[in-house]
Amino acid sequence: MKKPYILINSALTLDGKISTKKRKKIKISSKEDFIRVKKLRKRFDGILVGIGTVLADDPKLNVENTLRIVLDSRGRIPLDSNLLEDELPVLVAITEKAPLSRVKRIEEKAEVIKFKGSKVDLKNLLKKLREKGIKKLLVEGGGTVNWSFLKNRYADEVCVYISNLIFGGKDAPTFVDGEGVKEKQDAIELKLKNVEKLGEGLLLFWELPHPKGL
Ligand SMILES: NC(=O)C1=CN([C@@H]2O[C@H](COP(=O)(O)OP(=O)(O)OC[C@H]3O[C@@H](n4cnc5c(N)ncnc54)[C@H](O)[C@@H]3O)[C@@H](O)[C@H]2O)C=CC1
Ligand SMILES: Nc1nc(O)c(N)c(N[C@@H]2O[C@H](COP(=O)(O)O)[C@@H](O)[C@H]2O)n1
Repeated sequence: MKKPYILINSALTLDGKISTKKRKKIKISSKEDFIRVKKLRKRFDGILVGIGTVLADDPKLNVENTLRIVLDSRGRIPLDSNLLEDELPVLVAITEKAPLSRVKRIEEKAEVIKFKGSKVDLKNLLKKLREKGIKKLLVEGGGTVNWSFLKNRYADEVCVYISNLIFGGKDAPTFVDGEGVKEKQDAIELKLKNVEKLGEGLLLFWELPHPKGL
């Protein structure tokens, strides 16, 4: 079974942050980049975010004919979140760590898929998404989710908007958080495909040389 084609898209400050240490929803993209992202989303069958992003940003990701997917191990998605309040489809991927009472409430508003363990099993999730007809998946973070997709080499391409802002601060989330590699030899090495100037920032397109199948 082939996995969906996966693009990670993110907006970074010049120092690699994707928010400030307050982890609130913040516009890092320029208006030109937001226009680009709006168009980009329409080209994908699914858009995936982590629960950290839902709790911080309360995203809408409201694109017709696109499945919104949330990695939410413990079923923490707020029942009044934008994703659960509109009529567009949402899939919440949970694990056995999610309390049953929560799961039932979420199921009233979204499709729920349950996985074993404490983190959503990406390999199995990607298999299920492909079976559902998701051929192209856009991953929009946050940093923990980006790490999982990169560490496992599931991402095919990466697109980052580098803005003209600097946030600083060791506690501000970065484009890729998670555990990270210990040695340089374990680094995830990408191939630069294109660079564009956009507003006051730069748009960088990268390719992963050997994305992993399922
Ligand atoms: N500037 C930008 O383009 C973006 C910025 N953000 C920012 O990122 C921050 C949120 O990032 P994070 O806290 O890192 O949260 P996140 O959005 O990456 O979600 C991580 C959570 O997802 C759940 N999860 C379940 N299975 C998982 C798996 N297999 N792999 C990874 N995670 C799994 C876990 O509960 C984990 O803690 C917010 O401050 C938000 O504003 C988020 C998206 C885009
Ligand atoms: N491309 C981009 N630029 C930024 O500056 C951002 N803060 C984000 N955030 C991502 O977009 C989601 C919000 O989407 P809606 O506008 O609510 O549809 C947010 O959750 C992040 O995934 N992206």
